[in-house]
Amino acid sequence: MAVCTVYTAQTLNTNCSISAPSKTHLSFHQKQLVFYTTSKKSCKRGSNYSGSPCVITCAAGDSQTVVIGLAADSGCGKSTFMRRLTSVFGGKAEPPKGGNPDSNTLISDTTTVICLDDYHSLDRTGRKEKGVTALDPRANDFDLMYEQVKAIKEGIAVEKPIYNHVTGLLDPPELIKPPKILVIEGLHPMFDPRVRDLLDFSIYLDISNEVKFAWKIQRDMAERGHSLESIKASIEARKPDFDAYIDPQKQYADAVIEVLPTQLIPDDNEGNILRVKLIQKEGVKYFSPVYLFDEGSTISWIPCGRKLTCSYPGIKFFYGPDAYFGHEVSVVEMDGQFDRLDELIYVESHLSSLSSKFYGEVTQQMLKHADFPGSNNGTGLFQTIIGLKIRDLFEQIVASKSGTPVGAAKA
Ligand SMILES: Nc1ncnc2c1ncn2[C@@H]1O[C@H](COP(=O)(O)OP(=O)(O)OP(=O)(O)O)[C@@H](O)[C@H]1O
Ligand SMILES: O=C(CO)[C@H](O)[C@H](O)COP(=O)(O)O
Repeated sequence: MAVCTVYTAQTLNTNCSISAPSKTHLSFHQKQLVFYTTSKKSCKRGSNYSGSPCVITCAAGDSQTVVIGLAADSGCGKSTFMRRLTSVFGGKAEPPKGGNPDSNTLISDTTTVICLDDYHSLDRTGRKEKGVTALDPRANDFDLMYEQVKAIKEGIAVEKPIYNHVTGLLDPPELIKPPKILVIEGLHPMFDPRVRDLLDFSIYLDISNEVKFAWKIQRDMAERGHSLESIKASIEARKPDFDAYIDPQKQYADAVIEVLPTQLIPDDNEGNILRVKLIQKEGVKYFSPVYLFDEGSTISWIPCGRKLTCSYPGIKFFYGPDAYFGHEVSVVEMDGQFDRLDELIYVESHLSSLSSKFYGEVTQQMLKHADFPGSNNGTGLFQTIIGLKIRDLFEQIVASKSGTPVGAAKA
């Protein structure tokens, strides 16, 4: 069955039926657009028309969209992660063609990444007037977020609002057609239980305050000309709401990438060398955690030596089981950074359950994006691995629906 798009004035696709009036018309219309009957098979949108409200029922598309949630505070590496993820699927991610130049959406052959900032219900002035931050649930429309993500997952296109970060205003909506993989990234993908239930896999980027501060300085001071004081003030102003509404979402994530200062240099406060933990929930459907050497064991490993060049302070890996918010998890940890990225193949050869399609795929991906932030440390390594895991999960879900076995040769 074809996918129906029901948000523009149009003659409806034959897979859609309409009737009017009714109280139960598709609720995801209500906030944005109201449809009115003009004839039995056609609807026009707008509030001036005197006809009756429509109920539009559409058959779902053939293949269901796989939905991935990526949560993190602003400036914590979501865009970088997204670039690594879309690269695993090949093709280039670009804003919708011919659309709003300030759109936050990125579309590639397989993936569509939408930014949940687009569900801000209060614009910049509105938040200022009400004295709330963008992290506060009162500044966001979770009903619309749920209804639209659900519609896309069911194969129905939606007209999603756009929050314009340049002007601070809510722009006219853009059409989002159901992709193979929808990534919802932003502050609150796991906040609302209804949205959370729609996720096939979820990731939380947990950047410690020290590291967040160092990255903010690097970007906002060096690249955007902000003062040290204003960066400190902005982090402090966001902190109560971050602690109340954003941080608690990590308990729901299937994978958490936690970024901490190194332990290899005592009392390091530079934030250049990082200790990165990949916390992987056990028992998640279509997801088998990556492990080092021997599954289920506890291992501490210093790979530096003949096969891996390390300058001070070196590199240390750890792998073992743990508990995280009451869940059984497997943790792989890397502290330190690579001197020579091509030698990563040595580390890759000791990691198992990578869901790579060929030996060396992780190293190849890392070398391909050597210029991305974090490519020489655990942030880039674990983001790349989670990218491969999402591809594997997607392929398994597709195979389970079509009844065919997954073709990928897994390393
Ligand atoms: N792994 C990393 N290592 C070092 N710096 C990083 C890393 N990831 C991100 N950064 C720094 O943080 C900045 C923000 O990264 P990115 O744009 O990916 O984050 P974001 O969460 O999408 O931000 P925003 O929500 O504000 O758009 C980068 O410009 C870089 O300075
Ligand atoms: O936390 C954020 C997510 O990116 C932003 O601060 C929020 O979306 C508000 O944006 P702006 O500062 O451009 O008004």
